[in-house]
Amino acid sequence: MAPSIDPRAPGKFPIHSLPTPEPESPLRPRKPYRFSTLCATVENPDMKDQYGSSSVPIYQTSTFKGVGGEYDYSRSGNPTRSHLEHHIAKISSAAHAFTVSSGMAALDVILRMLKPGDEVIAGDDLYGGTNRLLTYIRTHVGVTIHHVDTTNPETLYPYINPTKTAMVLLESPTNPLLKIVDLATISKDVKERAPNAIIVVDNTMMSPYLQRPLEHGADIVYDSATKYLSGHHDLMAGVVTCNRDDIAKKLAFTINSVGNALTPIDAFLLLRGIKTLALRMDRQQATTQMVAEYLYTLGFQVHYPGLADHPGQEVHARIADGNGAVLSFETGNKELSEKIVAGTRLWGISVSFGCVNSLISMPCVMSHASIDPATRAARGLPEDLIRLCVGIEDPHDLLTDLEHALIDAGAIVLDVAQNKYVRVPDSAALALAANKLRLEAAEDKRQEWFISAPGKIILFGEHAVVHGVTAIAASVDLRCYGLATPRKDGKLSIHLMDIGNFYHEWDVQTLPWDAVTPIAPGDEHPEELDYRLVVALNEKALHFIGDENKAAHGACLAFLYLYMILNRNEEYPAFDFAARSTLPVGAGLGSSASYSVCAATASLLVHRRINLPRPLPPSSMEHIHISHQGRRAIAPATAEEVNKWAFVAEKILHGNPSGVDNSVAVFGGALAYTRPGFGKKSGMEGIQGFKHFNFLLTNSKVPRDTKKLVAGVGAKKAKEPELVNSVLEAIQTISDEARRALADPELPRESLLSAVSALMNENHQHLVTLGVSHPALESIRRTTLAHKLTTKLTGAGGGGCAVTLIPDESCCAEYTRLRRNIIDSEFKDNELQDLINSLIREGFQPYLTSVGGSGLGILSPYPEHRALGSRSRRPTSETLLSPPETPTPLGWSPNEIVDGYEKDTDPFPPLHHPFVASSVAELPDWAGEIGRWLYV
Ligand SMILES: Nc1ncnc2c1ncn2[C@@H]1O[C@H](COP(=O)(O)OP(=O)(O)O)[C@@H](O)[C@H]1O
Ligand SMILES: C[C@@](O)(CCOP(=O)(O)O)CC(=O)O
Repeated sequence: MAPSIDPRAPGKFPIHSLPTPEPESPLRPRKPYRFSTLCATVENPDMKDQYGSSSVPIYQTSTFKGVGGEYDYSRSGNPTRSHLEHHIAKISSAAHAFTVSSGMAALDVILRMLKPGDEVIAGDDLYGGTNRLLTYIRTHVGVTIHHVDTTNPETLYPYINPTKTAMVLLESPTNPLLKIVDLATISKDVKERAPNAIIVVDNTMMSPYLQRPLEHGADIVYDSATKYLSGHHDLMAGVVTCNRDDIAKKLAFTINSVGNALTPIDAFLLLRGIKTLALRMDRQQATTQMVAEYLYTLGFQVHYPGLADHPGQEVHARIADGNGAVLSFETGNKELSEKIVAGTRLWGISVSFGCVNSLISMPCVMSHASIDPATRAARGLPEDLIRLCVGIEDPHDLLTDLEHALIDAGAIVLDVAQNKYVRVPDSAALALAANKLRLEAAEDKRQEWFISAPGKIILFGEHAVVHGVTAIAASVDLRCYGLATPRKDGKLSIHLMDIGNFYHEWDVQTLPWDAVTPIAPGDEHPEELDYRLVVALNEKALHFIGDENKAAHGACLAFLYLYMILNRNEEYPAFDFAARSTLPVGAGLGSSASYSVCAATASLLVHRRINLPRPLPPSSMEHIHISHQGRRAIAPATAEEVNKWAFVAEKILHGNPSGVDNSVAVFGGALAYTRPGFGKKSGMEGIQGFKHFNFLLTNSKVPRDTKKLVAGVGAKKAKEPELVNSVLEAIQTISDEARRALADPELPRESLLSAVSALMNENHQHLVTLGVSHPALESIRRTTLAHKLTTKLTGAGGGGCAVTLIPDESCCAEYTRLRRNIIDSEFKDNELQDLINSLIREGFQPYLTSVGGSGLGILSPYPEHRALGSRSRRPTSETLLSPPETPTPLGWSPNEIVDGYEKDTDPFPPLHHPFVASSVAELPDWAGEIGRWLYV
């Protein structure tokens, strides 16, 4: 299927051509040279070799002597490179060609044409490295990137802005799903709507042999020449071609300025590789067709434009001259795919493609691993996908090797009756496929989401953790609950039941959307908050909240910020977000983090950026490890995504949070947490022993402001660095010591308790030195000391809560009884009861809590997990020492929201009314009974 380029065809005359000799006589006409002739014939009439060498020499020199010559410095120009660029322009229908150090360098040179404020439209099935570079220019250059499904030209229309759209980045077929993009139609459509936009095409998958996008309206084409153009995986190179002189001038300027032009020796190697491009591709492509048909016949889901049922076949045939040598296929099961990949011998496990040797890879764990799992899922990239890049080996050897790997992995077996290999039906794979369909159906139906996340206590390391010291913290059994209920009236509303029953609604369209730089699924939020959006929200959406209501202001700002920045494809889902908590707000138990986690999860769910996998049916259980009877159903990647965004909300509420609170609220349990960015090992590590401690938490009821306290310690550190640094070092030693003691199975319980108690005392003293204690906290310490118990402040201090260690030997059983029952006369002689009574008498509010329980929970959205008829549960018992009741909303009827709910499509009545109407005491039990909760 060798394409022919007629260099003399009207309107197509490339500047760099290899003219076909004039016919000797009209009777013996000459046909224009075909592609493989052009490839093999390196000839530049303007650069004749002085000795007539048949191969282009390597001018391995950095400088050239003399003044005024054609070459002076190899960064700006080198004869070997000139030969190469002339040759590439010739085979690409291009007037100009440039060669640089890699494919990514080629993209970088192109992206440097952008300036702040420009908008770029790019595909959503991109190579991980392209995605990474685009994210960089979004965050560092201020360019907006819209990721869209480019397989349908109409999807681009809403994103084309006549003045702002500066570039459209396309690739066809896409990698690794081999989706076809109509380069010709999109180029034409974009030019009509935004005449100045530059159409850029990544042509690596096809090479100029199979596709020349400049002929279809593209302005710039780039290739990773490391792939097919070189063909031997022995060099890295990038190629950029174009026809427009203005663009060529800019590209040449950048390449010369940054100095990333291809070296002479690599230019030589690439030139040599190109000579065999057509020959290699013909062989590779023919074998690929065989492999694709083989896998297709076995019943795998195969992605290759050469297959009759490929959806883009027609478009592809119009714009390309062949189907290429990359295909991908799905097995339905990631583990099975891993086995197949590991089982091949001839196919090398490697990233990249285009080499004469065949390669096999799993994009999700290799070439596309830099795109995070949630985005991969959102972009429909199957985790089990295997990519095959076919080389020039004997096709039979390749097929035999692949077949062996499929047999060894258990993917195919010999059907004796038919005497041929057939695919093994995999129940887990089938269940997963069915699950995918159900999830898509569930996504279409807008539903209510009920979320909860725990508060925390920090036992060691608060404040110090902000400055890179390890903190030891655990979840508590007091939680924040968030409920997102869809609305049909285009409004977004927030109801903060613990913040004076605050309620407000906004018309979604009137929010300051022009101030948003949307963040594509999977992209990172920039380190700094987007202050343009913060200011716009404060001025246009939150101006009515007075200074006296900081709590509502912070909570609304965090919620709206996430809602707007996470919005995608201009969907603007309308819903009500109601939040309420069994945690005391602002008392140092991480109410802000648990609220942030609920708000972030709600936005991620309604914007469909995270999914909940349906627990598998019992028949497929044996294939998949399920812990906690399926309660642990929220995938780690989903939890990490929530944690990232909850941290953004925490930044809004806290200024400079360490991240420990939101991490505990998402992951639950007990953990040692070290903030990244301080040049030492960071991250989280679970701590088992912590669970077995009993604590009494006492709220001093003195209000304080975490943001101010954290900033205060920061200011002290700047003023008295020696003092504060020595305190930070001492706290690090305390945390290390505590970690060692908690992990030591040999340490007798009594010694452990006294060690923890001594370390708590010490840590408290350091917090006093940092200036974050308060007379009320010292008074709680004195009261508990009278009972020989150790107490330290927990959280930000300045008021808030203190934590008291309760030795288990003496009062474990009683502790349990006390947690279950309201304090009554039965226990009044008991020491713990006495302590509680004294604290209450002094005006404090004690809580008995257990630590180390579940993190983020989401009520299962699947009907089989919902309990019917338990909506109007009456309170059965009063809960010990709950925060005060929240009054029913005034001047607002919850039915306004419920009326907008899509009653006919959901078999369950909305949770909204019982959620806002139940008392805070009955909330946890009610929530627990309405269905199955899925946890991290
Ligand atoms: N249940 C809730 N509803 C709404 N906002 C909340 C809730 N809990 C916490 N917040 C937000 O978090 C702030 C409290 O943060 P902070 O002072 O750090 O307290 P904590 O120590 O409990 O985390 C509140 O002012 C409010 O903005
Ligand atoms: C003081 C600090 O260490 C913990 C804050 O706890 P709280 O806001 O008091 O719950 C701050 C942080 O880690 O971000």
